[in-house]
Amino acid sequence: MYSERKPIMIQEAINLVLDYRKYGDLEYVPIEESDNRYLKYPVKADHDIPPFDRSPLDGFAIKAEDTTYATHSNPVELEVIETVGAGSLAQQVPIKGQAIRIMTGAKIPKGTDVIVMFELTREIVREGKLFIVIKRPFKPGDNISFQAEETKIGDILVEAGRKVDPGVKALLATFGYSKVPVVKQPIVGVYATGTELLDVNEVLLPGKIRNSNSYMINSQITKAGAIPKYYGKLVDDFDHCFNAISSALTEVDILITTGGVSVGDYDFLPLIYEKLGANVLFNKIGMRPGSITTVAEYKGKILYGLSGNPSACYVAFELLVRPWIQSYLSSNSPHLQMVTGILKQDFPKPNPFVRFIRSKMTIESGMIYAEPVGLDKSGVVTSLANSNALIVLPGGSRGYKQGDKVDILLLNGEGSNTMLKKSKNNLE
Ligand SMILES: Nc1nc2c(c(=O)[nH]1)N[C@H]1C(S)=C(S)[C@@H](COP(=O)(O)OP(=O)(O)OC[C@H]3O[C@@H](n4cnc5c(N)ncnc54)[C@H](O)[C@@H]3O)O[C@H]1N2
Ligand code: MOO
Ligand SMILES: [Mg+2]
Repeated sequence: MYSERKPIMIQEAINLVLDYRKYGDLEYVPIEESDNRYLKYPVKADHDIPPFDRSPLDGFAIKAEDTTYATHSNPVELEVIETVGAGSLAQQVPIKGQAIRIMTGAKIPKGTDVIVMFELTREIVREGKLFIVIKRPFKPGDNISFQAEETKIGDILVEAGRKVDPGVKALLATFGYSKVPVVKQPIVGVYATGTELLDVNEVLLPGKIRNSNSYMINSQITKAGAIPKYYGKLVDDFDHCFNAISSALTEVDILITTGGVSVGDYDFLPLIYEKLGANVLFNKIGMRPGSITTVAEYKGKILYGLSGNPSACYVAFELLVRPWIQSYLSSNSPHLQMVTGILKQDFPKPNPFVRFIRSKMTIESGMIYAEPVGLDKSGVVTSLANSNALIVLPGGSRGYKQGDKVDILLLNGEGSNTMLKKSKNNLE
């Protein structure tokens, strides 16, 4: 029996979902496996950088006082008594008039306080001994990288909640994190529902389509930082779906289904939530696409009933599932990043609800532009491959013109809560 659904605003839907956020436990992973994981603890300097005064150049370590009166016409000659490379320590302490040949990265030898690069010296041999000629004075400390000039022991260098990227990894290695404290990834279950669905390797048959949503969602889950647990597809049979979903729920942190969530005769998700005794948070959102998105909570676990329509499914994941996963991972920027840009072509369709349009964002002469790609219908799959952004057009009756300023959600960026708050009005 058809019963009317009351739409809520997308911002309210996001808040309701995040009321059930959880925070993942700590686990240690080898540094080699830490890429794209989220830090549970901050990265703290357990030693200074540089850890000792060192040479930033290939040259000679000398005493500044030996060069006080050095000029072009009155050069000073210093005897070279030793060579030291990075990783080795000088064995001798130069006395007045002596120098040590030194390579970039080597510890500054005792008794020296200046590095002179090779290019400013000339080497001569006198009575079997090697000397360098210097034609200008130097001050103590010239060309020395001092201990702790970059970072002091105890400094916090990267906050908890940051994703491990190549730069973070360099720090982890610098400070000896052979095991990295990261947030355990949530397990996100996925079921695709629909009697019309074929596997990816099956030949098309009349009335059937290939199941693209589960591949898309698994990929979105991985990109958001969680572990997908794909259970396969379900034909539209109530008991079959109910049993499969109830059993999967015991094995995952959250469960996503696609399809079967609208008002059709074979849309069983609403009845499944009812039979489970789940608490339905909402079953309609004032947005396009994805208006039919339904979210329920059962024993503290979120069940996402995403639309079977590919674009609706995609958009609802990015707006409602991604922030839950990212919050679980302690990310400081759980939402898609929002920027303001210029609409590149007219969008004359009026929008009763806020509209998220699959779009291509470009930066041209320092300005951000976005233009819709492909057909703007919720059942469309092809536009997804060419989108890197969603243009957000607020609900209202007017269409939009080329050149209008619009909010743009970046599908490959990470945004903070403040970004989302800024856009609050537009998401209504
Ligand atoms: N009378 C009404 N009909 C519909 C309404 C409505 O409000 N009143 N809402 C429409 C909207 S909006 C959407 S969105 C869809 C949502 O449908 P369901 O979530 O119930 O999904 P299905 O009916 O199972 O399938 C819809 C569509 O998507 C295709 N599909 C399903 N699963 C997959 C998959 N894994 N991969 C690719 N494509 C998939 C399916 O074949 C259908 O074409 O309902 C409208 N109807
Ligand atoms: O949920 Mo449907 O996608 O509104 O188009
Ligand atoms: Mg349906």
